[in-house]
Amino acid sequence: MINSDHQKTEVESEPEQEEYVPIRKRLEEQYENENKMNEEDEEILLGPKATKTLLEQKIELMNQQPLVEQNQISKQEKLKLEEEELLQQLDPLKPLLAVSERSSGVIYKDPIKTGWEAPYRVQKMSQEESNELRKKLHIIVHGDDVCNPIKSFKLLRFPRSLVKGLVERGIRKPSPIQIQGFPLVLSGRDMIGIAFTGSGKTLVFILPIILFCIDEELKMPIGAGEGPIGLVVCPSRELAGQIYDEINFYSAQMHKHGGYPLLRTMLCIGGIDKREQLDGIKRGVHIIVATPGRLLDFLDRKKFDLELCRHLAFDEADRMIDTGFEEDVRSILDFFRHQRQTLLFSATMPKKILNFAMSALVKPVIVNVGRAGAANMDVIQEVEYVKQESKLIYLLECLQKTPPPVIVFCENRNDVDEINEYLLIKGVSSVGIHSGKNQKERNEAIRTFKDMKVDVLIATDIAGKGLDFRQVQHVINYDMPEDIESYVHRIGRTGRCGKTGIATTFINQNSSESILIDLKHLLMEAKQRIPPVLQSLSDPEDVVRDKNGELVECAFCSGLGHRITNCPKLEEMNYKKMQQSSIQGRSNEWL
Ligand SMILES: Nc1ncnc2c1ncn2[C@@H]1O[C@H](COP(=O)(O)OP(=O)(O)OP(=O)(O)O)[C@@H](O)[C@H]1O
Repeated sequence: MINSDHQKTEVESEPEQEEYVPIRKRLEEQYENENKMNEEDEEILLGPKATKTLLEQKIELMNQQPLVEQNQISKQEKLKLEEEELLQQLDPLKPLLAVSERSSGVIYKDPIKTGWEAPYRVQKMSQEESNELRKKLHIIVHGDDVCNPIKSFKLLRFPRSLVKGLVERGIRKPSPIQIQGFPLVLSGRDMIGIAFTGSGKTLVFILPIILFCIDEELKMPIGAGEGPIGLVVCPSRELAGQIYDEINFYSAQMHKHGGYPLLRTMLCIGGIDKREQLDGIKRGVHIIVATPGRLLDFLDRKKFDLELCRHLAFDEADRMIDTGFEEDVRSILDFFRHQRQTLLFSATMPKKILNFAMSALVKPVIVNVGRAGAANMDVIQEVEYVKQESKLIYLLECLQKTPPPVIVFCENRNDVDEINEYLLIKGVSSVGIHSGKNQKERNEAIRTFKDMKVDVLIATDIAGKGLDFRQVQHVINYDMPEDIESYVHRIGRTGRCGKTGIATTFINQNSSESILIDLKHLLMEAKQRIPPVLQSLSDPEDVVRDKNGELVECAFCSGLGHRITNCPKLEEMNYKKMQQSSIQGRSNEWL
C-alpha cells in the first residue's frame, strides 16, 4: 500500500486504541446507518429497493418453476448468493456519480464523439473473425457494440511520426490489450482495461489522448489559462512522473518528425513547488498528469478548471477507488462540466471495485487479457522459507541469482533503511525509497536506479505499482505483502514487455496462513513449482469452485484461497479505517 507506512506511524502513536469490534458487526451497523441516510438518493438512482434477500428471491423463483425442473440449491450456489449479498452490504456507497451530475439529473447514454474511424477493411470484418482473433490473443470483452480489434499501428491510422517514436522505443506491433484497447479508446468509448503487469496498458490511454489533444490544438489552439483537455490520475507521484515523461516523449516525437504542435503538459503532484506548476497553467495546458491530493488542492482553489476536459484516465484504477479514496475520486468527477470519456486501467480489479467503477462510465466496455489479478506468466516465481534472523544474510546470497539491477520489496520503511545500510556495508551499491523520504530523495532514488547507476533498489510498495524498470530481471520480496494484489503488482516489476524475470519471495512463521494459501493458488494458476511448505497448507472449507472446477476468487481482493467473509485485506482495511476515523484530512502521501 502506498501509504501503509504513514498509516502505521499514525496508528502506533495513538495513545488509546478503540475496542476491536468484529467485522460483520461493524458492517451491519455501518450498513444500517448509511442506509438510513441514503435511502432517498439510492431510490432515485437505482430504483425501488428489493425487500427480499437474493437468496429468498432465488428460492421464490425456483418455487415458481415446475417441480421436475427444481434442483436443490447447492451449497456452493448458496454460498455464492450469500457472498453477493455481503458484497452489496459492503458497498453502501452511492454510485460513482459526481454530485453535479446527480443534481442536474443528466444521464449520458452515448459515448463521446471523436473524429477517428476504423479503416473500411477493419469495419467489414465479420463478428466471427473478430472473435477468432480475440480468442487467439486471450482477449475477453464485455459490453455492447464493441468495435473490432486492430492488429497494426498502420490500420489504427497512427501518424508516421508517432510510429517512428514507438519504433525508437522498440515497439513494432500492438500488444493484445492495445489491439482491442486502441480502437475502443480512439472511437470515444469508456473502457476498463485489465491486463497483466507489463502488458502495455499505459499506451492504451496516453496515445489516444495525445492524438485527441493534437486534433483539438489544430482546430482551435489552447489559449492562456485554458485546459487541460486530457487528465491522467494515478496513485503515486513516481508513477505520475513516469507517465508524464512518456507523454512528453511521444508528443516531442510527433513534433520533431511530423511537425505537429508540441503539447503543453503539466505534472501536478505533491512534493514539488506549486509556483512552478502554476506557471505551466498560465500558458494553457493540454494534458495534466496528477495525483489526487495536489489535483484537488488546485481545483478547490480554482487554479484551473476542467471546463475543456474531455478525456479522463485513471491508472492503477482499483487502488484509486479502494476503500477510503473513493471520495477523492468522486470530488474529481465533480469538477467536470461536460460529458467526458472515462478510462480505467489496472492489472488487478476486484469485483467490488469493478461494480463500483462501472457506475461512473457510459456504455462501458471491459477488456480483460487473462484473469484480473493473475500473475504475469513471464515471471518465474520462487518461494523460500527463510527464518527471520537469517533474512539479511540470505538476501546477499539471493542477489547473486541474476545480474543487476534487482528490486527488493519490504513492508515497512525501517526495513528499507536497515537493508540499505547492510548492503552498503557489504559493498553492494543500493538505494532506498519509501514514503518517509522527501520528494527530492525519492526522485533521485528512482532516477539513479533507472539510469543503472546503482544495482539494487530497496522499496516499500510505493514502487510496487505501475513503475516500469525495463532491465530488472529479479524482484525479491523480503517479506510477503499483506494482500495478494500487492504481491502481483510487486513481482510485475520484472518480466515486462515479453522478457522473462524471476521473483523470489521470503516466507516464514510471520507470514499469515491466509495470504500463503492465496499465494499457493496463484502459483498453481501460473503453473509454478509449489514448495513443500505451501503444499502442506490445506484449503479452508468455504473455498468455492465454479462449474469448471476453477476456484472462485474473493470479490474484495481477488485472492483465490478465501472468500470475502474471511478476507484479510477487508479485515485490515476496516480495522485501519476505524483507527483513523479521528484523523482529519487526506493522507500526506496523496498531496
Ligand atoms: N506493443 C508493445 N511492444 C513492446 N513493448 C511495449 C509495447 N507496449 C508497451 N511496451 C513497453 O512495455 C513496458 C511496459 O508497459 P506498461 O508500463 O504500459 O505496462 P503496464 O501494463 O501498464 O504494467 P503495470 O500493470 O505494471 O503498470 C514499457 O516499457 C512499454 O514501453
